[in-house]
Amino acid sequence: MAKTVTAAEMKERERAANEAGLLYIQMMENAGRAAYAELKRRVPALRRLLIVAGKGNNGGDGFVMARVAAKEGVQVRVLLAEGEPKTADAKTNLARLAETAAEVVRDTEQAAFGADAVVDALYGTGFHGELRPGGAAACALMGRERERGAFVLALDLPSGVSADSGEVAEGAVQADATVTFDCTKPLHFAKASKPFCGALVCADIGIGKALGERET
Ligand SMILES: NC(=O)C1=CN([C@@H]2O[C@H](COP(=O)(O)OP(=O)(O)OC[C@H]3O[C@@H](n4cnc5c(N)ncnc54)[C@H](O)[C@@H]3O)[C@@H](O)[C@H]2O)[C@@H](O)CC1
Ligand SMILES: [K+]
Repeated sequence: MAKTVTAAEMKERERAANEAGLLYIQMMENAGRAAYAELKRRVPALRRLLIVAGKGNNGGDGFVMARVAAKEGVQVRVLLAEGEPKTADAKTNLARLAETAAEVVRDTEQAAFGADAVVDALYGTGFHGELRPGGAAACALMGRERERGAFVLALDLPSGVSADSGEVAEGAVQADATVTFDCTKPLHFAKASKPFCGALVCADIGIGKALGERET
């Protein structure tokens, strides 16, 4: 069983792993690849994939997934729901999408394209409080896509949920599955937020090994 840590404890594990030589950008690569492998297990006939990305590192994980999927021949559309990414590693991974046929769009209302699966890469552990109008619109889009039959996979946690308190903002994403990274977070087990996660998977992204922890 993976252990459960707060958002601050997770940040500290990432910092220590980075210092030990597992660079942040490699952790993001491992996270995106692990999430894509899980998505393929759940949606084996994946042909069209919509990635809804925010401006932080959760979005960066989504850009890695977009690249890997597009290179496998999946038709990929990436929605920059909050405009251009703000973190260095997310920027790098958005730039790398130019290597692929993935399409990047900026208008939430124009993003739907009949995807088989939607990846919620809007907010991860950095989210607190209530959804603002742009975030709420992106969450509503994911809700409509799920109603239509698309499989919704959340990265780390469903957007609109606060990692430590498990508080669920109005309009938060309902996921079919959530892939979290390295350790689970309190929201995955809190009474109010657990139902929003769907099936929970905790993916190894190399941090335990980098920190010299015994493998379980
Ligand atoms: N730090 C790392 O090296 C790694 C981080 N990873 C991913 O990065 C995520 C954390 O990334 P970040 O800390 O960049 O943040 P997030 O990508 O979780 O959040 C995005 C942004 O939302 C903003 N925000 C907070 N509350 C908001 C609200 N109510 N309305 C609108 N915006 C709001 C935050 O200021 C932040 O800039 C993790 O959940 C995980 O998915 C993974 O890539 C693994 C490695
Ligand atoms: K998310």
